[in-house]
Amino acid sequence: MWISLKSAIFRSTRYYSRSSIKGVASYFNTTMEPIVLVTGNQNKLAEFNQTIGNNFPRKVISQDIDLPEYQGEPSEVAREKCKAAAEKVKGPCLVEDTSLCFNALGGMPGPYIKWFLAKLGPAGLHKLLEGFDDKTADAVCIFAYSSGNPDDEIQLFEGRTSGKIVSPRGPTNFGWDPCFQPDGFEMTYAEMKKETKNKISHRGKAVEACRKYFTTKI
Ligand SMILES: O=c1nc[nH]c2c1ncn2[C@H]1C[C@H](O)[C@@H](COP(=O)(O)OP(=O)(O)OP(=O)(O)O)O1
Ligand SMILES: [Mg+2]
Repeated sequence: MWISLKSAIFRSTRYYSRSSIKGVASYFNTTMEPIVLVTGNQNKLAEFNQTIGNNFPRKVISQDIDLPEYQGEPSEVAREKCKAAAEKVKGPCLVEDTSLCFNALGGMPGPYIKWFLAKLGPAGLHKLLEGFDDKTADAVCIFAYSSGNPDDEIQLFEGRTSGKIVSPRGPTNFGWDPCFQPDGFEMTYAEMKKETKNKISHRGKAVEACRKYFTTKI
């Protein structure tokens, strides 16, 4: 009891002195446990960092842990992945799972796009739709956040961008970017400047939803 009382006093003193200098948000910013973004994909991490900028109320660090590739609806995949990450990190963590859903194929490959891409490449993904008039597809990114406490609900943040699957154009350094052309653009994701992709992309939108949650929560 005495120890917890003492630490409460200590905390409130720190709170007071910090908040008087920098404001409440920066108190949380500097003293709450950082959120660990778990991903094995450096391109995802780079886009996350470019999008999140400095205007986010929590410190985010990253860890490259190989998480299982789950099956199911995209939201279930993200949720399971987040639970697995929280068990490893043992604290607040964030994961994301990305799907590419072809409308002509009832939403497939969806969360299994990683394996289709690995076997077929962007050109093969385009070929897959050869027999279909409908080339439209949705790129979907779902971030899942765990506070680290297994009793807390996992929060999901989705970003979706519609477009079509085209014959690959542009640099080939990030996944299926060369064969996805978002609606309203004559360029594929791969041909765009990074800033343009981040503004309109599935990931950019999901990061914004995530930012809104943490900004209004505090
Ligand atoms: O904006 C993107 N533009 C092009 N390609 C993309 C994008 N975002 C993910 N991708 C690729 C990576 C992987 O082949 C698959 C998603 O699988 P997904 O499990 O979410 O990613 P991953 O295993 O590479 O990283 P992680 O460790 O975060 O699970 O689509
Ligand atoms: Mg993965």
